[in-house]
Amino acid sequence: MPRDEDPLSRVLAPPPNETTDDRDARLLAEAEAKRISDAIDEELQQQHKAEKKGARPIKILLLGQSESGKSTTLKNFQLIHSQKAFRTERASWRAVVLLNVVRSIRVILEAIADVQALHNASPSASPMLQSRTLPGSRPSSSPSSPTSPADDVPRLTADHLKLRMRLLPLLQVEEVLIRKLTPPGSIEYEATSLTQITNIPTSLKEKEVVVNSQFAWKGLFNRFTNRENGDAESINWDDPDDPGKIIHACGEDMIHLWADPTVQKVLEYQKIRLQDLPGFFLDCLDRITTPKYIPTDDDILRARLKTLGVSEYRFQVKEAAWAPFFDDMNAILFLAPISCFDQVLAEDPMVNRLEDSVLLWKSIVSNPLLSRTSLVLFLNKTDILKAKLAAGIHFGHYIVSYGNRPNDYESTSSYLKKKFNQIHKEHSPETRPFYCHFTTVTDTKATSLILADVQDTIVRRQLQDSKLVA
Ligand SMILES: Nc1nc2c(ncn2[C@@H]2O[C@H](COP(=O)(O)OP(=O)(O)OP(=O)(O)O)[C@@H](O)[C@H]2O)c(=O)[nH]1
Ligand SMILES: [Mg+2]
Repeated sequence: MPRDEDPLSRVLAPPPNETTDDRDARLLAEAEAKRISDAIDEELQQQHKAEKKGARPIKILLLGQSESGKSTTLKNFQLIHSQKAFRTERASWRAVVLLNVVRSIRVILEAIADVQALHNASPSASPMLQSRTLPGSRPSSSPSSPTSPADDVPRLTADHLKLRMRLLPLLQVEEVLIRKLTPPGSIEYEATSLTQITNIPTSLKEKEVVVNSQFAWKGLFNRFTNRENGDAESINWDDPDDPGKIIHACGEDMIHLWADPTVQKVLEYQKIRLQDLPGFFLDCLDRITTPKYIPTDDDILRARLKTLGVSEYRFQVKEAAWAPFFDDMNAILFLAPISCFDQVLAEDPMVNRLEDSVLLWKSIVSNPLLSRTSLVLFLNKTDILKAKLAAGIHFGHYIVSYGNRPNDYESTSSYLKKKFNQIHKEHSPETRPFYCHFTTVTDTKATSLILADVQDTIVRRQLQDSKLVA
């Protein structure tokens, strides 16, 4: 092929009728491109050198279905290793807590409206009206018989309806917060705004607010702060757009709403247990609705914001000299929320959440590419499991293979541990140890001990693998 027909030379050759100015500009651009390319090479070389010296971090990949506790576990790691960074994000988490509160209130308001509609409808038509199931809540069989629909339906008074009207401004707060968390142009925004276009009221039934794990959403909330560090003094309390203002104004009403026995009956009737759902803060409204509320570490751990993308944690091994012996991906921390035995997937109401977790575990365990990766299993949300069993929800009712064994925490938890262990034993391509912990990752104290142990285990296992220790 003649030289001038070579596609590469053609692209690289200067344009045939180039002016002197064009030529200067081209040379300048080429020099700049070379400078950037050299800088990248330099950085890669530095990285390579650092890695050779043993500065390569250990990587832990966090896996598990949605709401299993991956982000919460990351927050625990952060709280242990970079407390300062964790605390500077308080202003951003404040917004998430407020969003969670408003969401819970919205669920209650919708439940009230549904029950009201049931009373207003004619008896023959009413059973159809309350077939609502929240993702995450128990699939409800129709609680009333078709012949007497309104008999056992809680009766609301005019005061309840007034209370509901007074709380409606909170829905605006929700919109403001969602808009802030998901700027236009991001996929997440499209997903959330769809409901506004179609005019269907947003609710738990629809999409959750999502942030990408790579996206620095916390930066969006600098507005609420005067200085870089988001500590208590740095929140701009005079910002007229601060959602805390309406939350404070509605504080008393929210507290009354949640404490109201009839409202509690309405929720019970609809089989909604808000206290078991993520982002539950209604039990501490008096604190959260104060004008200058700042979330505690605990609040931040309990705040719920869905993440899109990979959750990964990196840490530096203390004995840096060992580090070069570690593989690229060192461990997988798998979270199975064992409290979800009575829930279905948000994306597919036909699938039980616990079953989904078990299947996911099986696919990870049996993956030949991961046969030499350390797997650590967290059977998480043990506190919610205990609460559900105590509230009389029957494990065996949903997990049929459990039969009629005792409906207590000891039996159910050890049954589940055995199940996960059995899968691990039968489906691992090579034998490997089964590391399993019962966790409540919202409990930072207990979790910090477990995470220290996990890090130890991973490092030890890797060293054993590299035959560096016996
Ligand atoms: N009570 C209780 N709540 C928990 C526990 N673990 C996580 N949560 C809460 O459950 C919610 C979901 O946890 P996340 O860490 O956001 O779950 P995730 O796995 O990151 O979920 P995605 O981002 O959707 O994939 C949050 O509100 C947490 O505070 C637990 O052990 N007990
Ligand atoms: Mg997450």
